[in-house]
Amino acid sequence: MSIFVVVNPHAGNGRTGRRWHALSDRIHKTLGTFDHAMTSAAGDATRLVRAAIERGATLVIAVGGDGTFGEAVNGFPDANGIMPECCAFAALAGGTGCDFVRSLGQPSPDPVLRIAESDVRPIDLGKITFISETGDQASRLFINAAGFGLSGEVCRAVNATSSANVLPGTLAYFLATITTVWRHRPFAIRMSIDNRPSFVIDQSLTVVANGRYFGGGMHVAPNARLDSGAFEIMVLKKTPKLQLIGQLPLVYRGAHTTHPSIAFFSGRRLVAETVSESPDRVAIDIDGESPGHLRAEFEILPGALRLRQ
Ligand SMILES: Nc1ncnc2c1ncn2[C@@H]1O[C@H](COP(=O)(O)OP(=O)(O)OP(=O)(O)O)[C@@H](O)[C@H]1O
Repeated sequence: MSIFVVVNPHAGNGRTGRRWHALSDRIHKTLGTFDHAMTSAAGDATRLVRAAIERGATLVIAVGGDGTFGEAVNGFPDANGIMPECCAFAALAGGTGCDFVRSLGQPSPDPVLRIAESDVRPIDLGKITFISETGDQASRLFINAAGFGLSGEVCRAVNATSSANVLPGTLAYFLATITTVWRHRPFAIRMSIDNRPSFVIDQSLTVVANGRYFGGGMHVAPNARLDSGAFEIMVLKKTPKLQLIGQLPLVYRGAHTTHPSIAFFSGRRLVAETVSESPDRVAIDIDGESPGHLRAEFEILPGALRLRQ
């Protein structure tokens, strides 16, 4: 096995970097020799992973948060979008939110040992095409969840403040959600799911879930499965602000599913666009980062990633 480890020392606001020495010892003792590289800026993980796969890596381990995992997975396809047949992926959590690892379930006291002992299994990836901050069309793979609206605004708030330096991830996301809700204005979105007739829905947020958790521990899509071949799409309809904040605790427990302001859909492809009376820009979010806005198209890639975990 040829192992490449990509480490985002900044993830979890520096916690990953501070723990790297001990973790690298553990990886060495459990999995043997490995090659590694540290990221120094956004986009590095994609570039480093692509180069490692071209050199023949058969296992890529990403160490960091959901943003790092997402970036690493974007290094898997070649220039033609073909995924490598013999390279597997594993994730070691060190980020602020760490929702992908939560979505995997089965927490282990020794995640490195788990990687060593587990079989490889295929999981789905999402692909999103969206409008980037420069106004160009861009596209990216995502591993855990993408979405738009309030969740995009919350990602921007969490990533722009220093609260996550001192607060646990769940609390940082919770506080950012509360403050963002006060500024937020709902919008009308035309949604087309698979080949069904499109519809317009007044809403505050849509989550396109591959994994079950997002937003730093919200059990937002309890029925989502990483290997189901479909997204679980959760829509939070237009709701008064105080009621919205009051409902937040329900989402952490996954107890919001039957609430009248929530709608669920299942689908393999979603196209979402603002209708004319909405504000121009609705922020999107991709694995905890917010690099652009609607219009966006979300597509499931069944079994695209070979996961070792
Ligand atoms: N050395 C670095 N310094 C600053 N930022 C970096 C560095 N390396 C990568 N990044 C950027 O940091 C972003 C955030 O990383 P990541 O999502 O892994 O951690 P997090 O935000 O703490 O965790 P989570 O997404 O689980 O909440 C990544 O999208 C990446 O672009």
